[in-house]
Amino acid sequence: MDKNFEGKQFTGVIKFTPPLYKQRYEFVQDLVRKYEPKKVADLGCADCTLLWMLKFCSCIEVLAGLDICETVMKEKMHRLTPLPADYLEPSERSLIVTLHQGSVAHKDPCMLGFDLVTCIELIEHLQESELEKFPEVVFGFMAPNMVVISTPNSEFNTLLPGVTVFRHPDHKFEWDRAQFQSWAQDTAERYEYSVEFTGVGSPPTGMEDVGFCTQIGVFVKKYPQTREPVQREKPTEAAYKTVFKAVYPSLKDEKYLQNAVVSEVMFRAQLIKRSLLDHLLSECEEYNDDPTERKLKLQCSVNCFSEDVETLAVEKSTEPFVSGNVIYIPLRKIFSVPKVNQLCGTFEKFCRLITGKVTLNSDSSALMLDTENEEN
Ligand SMILES: C[S@@+](CC[C@H](N)C(=O)[O-])C[C@H]1O[C@@H](n2cnc3c(N)ncnc32)[C@H](O)[C@@H]1O
Ligand SMILES: [Mg+2]
Repeated sequence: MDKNFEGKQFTGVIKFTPPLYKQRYEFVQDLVRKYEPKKVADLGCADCTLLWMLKFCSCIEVLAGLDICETVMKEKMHRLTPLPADYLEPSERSLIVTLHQGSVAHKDPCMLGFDLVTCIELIEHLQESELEKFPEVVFGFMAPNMVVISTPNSEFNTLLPGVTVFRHPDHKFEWDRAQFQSWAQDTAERYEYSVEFTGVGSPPTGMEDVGFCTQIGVFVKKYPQTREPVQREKPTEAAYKTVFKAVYPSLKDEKYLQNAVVSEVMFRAQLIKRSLLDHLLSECEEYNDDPTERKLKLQCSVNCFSEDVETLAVEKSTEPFVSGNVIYIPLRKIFSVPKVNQLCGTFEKFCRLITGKVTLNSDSSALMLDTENEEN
């Protein structure tokens, strides 16, 4: 892979900082931050480094990679697997990452519905027959709102020592700016996109005429559809092989939301219980130094409500209280905790999520906790 290079020209050493491949990835990352696409596909994703960087962009909910070479994709694809921290604290957003083995010369329905498609240093690796099919697959079939294509600018090659024909032995061609721009303009016109040109890897002072080392075309669909496009010649048969799929834990998934809510509720309930018992204990301590007697006093204090007034007490009070060996914490009290409130949205949803997961009193208005082992 032609990731980074350092070259010498007659006036000195060309060293890109950050390395050129990083500048390309950062260019894409900046675009993502600016336009906030939800679904991004990287074609010719190789070892998935760009996909790995993009998974940290919180706007993205679907990430897909495609490469003709399964081996290169598998090299580091473990980096796309959710981490233990993702399970411990599931994120608000949902994220699904998939990797497919296949060619950009073939259409597959799994590539439909994307907002942004990136093709970084891909097209110069395509055979002539593949390059011919590429525009119809990407712009005609996938038809995302935005496409980014980067490729070497051959005019820069004179500044790169040792480059006689192409920068990389697998390159099938390298275009100068006029060639790339002419191909890109034709493609954009045919599929109703506009295109703007830029690049990364600035030339040294005094050599600005050669342009950027990497030339980039950013294509934007002229008439973005607000609803599903009319199905014209959309194959339903898969042409790619899915080699990886990761569904990240998300609070949008009720299972993870319920876990998060119940953990937060139990944590808050324990804090409330602790503070209530501490309060009762401190009252007992005021009168007595003897631990055995203190325990008895506490027993007496916690019995301050009889069982039959329990329901009435919960209804009237939003404050926790003790009856017998049980602490009652009104659900309204727990729901008023900002994090619980924010996770659940409504009191009804909160009740639904905790029902069956925590112990509630007979009319489900309060959470019940045992005072056992807490007397001391
Ligand atoms: C130079 S690498 C670029 C990798 C990556 N995009 C980056 O910028 O680091 C080109 C990649 O395109 C892949 N490729 C070549 N022909 C392809 C095709 N027809 N369909 C899909 N991927 C292809 C190669 O396997 C290789 O991983
Ligand atoms: Mg290349």
